[in-house]
Amino acid sequence: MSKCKVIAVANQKGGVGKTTTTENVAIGLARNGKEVLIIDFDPQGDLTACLGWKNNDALENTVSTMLDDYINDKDIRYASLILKHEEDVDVIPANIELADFEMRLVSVINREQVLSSCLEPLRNRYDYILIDCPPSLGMLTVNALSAADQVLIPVQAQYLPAKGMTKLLQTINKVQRKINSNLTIAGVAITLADMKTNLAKSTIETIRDSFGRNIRVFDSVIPVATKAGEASISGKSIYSYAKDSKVASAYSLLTDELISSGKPKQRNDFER
Ligand SMILES: Nc1ncnc2c1ncn2[C@@H]1O[C@H](COP(=O)(O)OP(=O)(O)OP(=O)(O)O)[C@@H](O)[C@H]1O
Ligand SMILES: [Mg+2]
Repeated sequence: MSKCKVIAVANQKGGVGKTTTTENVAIGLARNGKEVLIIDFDPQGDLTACLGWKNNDALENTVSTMLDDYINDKDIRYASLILKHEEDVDVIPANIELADFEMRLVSVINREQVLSSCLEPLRNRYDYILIDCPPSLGMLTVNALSAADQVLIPVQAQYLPAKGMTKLLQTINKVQRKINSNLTIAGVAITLADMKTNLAKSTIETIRDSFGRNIRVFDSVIPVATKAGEASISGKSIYSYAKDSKVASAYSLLTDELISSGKPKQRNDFER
């Protein structure tokens, strides 16, 4: 078995912090000495832009090239796809060309598993591969979940997410049953929390009460912070843009929690 952990960052609700979380957790893992690959799997190409490739429509080789090569039985030229970010992470970028992916898959056998097949040869090169999903539960997200060992779910602390979560958990469950029995939920990361408001406090409490029994809800809560958006615009992680900020500490703690979640639990019950 490979040591690599593939993590899909998914939530079909838009603007909950998927891309920002993918970027900062990935670079957080790299800062912990891990070999990390980030895959932008959203035709909006936000992650690619946040990492500094603003003019991503001009990129010749993207995740879309990789999928096309696989679909057309060509050799995938990984070396020409992978970009290097200055903060020690590798990136497979995306742009609008990914938008008609579903159409291109129509006649493909095992179309839910195209991404998974493309990533197989990369698993022995990295400790972690993070996939930033688009805000939908369509074929892109299903491909990401099929390729993943774990799913990380960012949930914003600004409204009650119960309804959207049910649909997401149903999709995860379906993928687990039919395609990828290996998939587990890494946990829920609470994002965009404005702790000055009662709404944020009560939403966080509700999330912990309603999901916490079955799903891990990470202790680290990502606060609303203008610096988070500014860091993305600057093409840097929050650690190099504003290393002493609360939001940098929160992402650093979330990264630690994610790393330790992979370790075997202590079996104190044996000692009783
Ligand atoms: N902690 C934060 N504080 C303030 N703004 C944030 C924070 N995290 C993210 N943002 C901003 O909120 C917006 C949405 O964040 P992001 O793009 O990460 O969400 P997303 O879930 O990836 O969105 P989409 O569904 O469109 O892909 C962006 O403008 C981002 O810069
Ligand atoms: Mg996004």
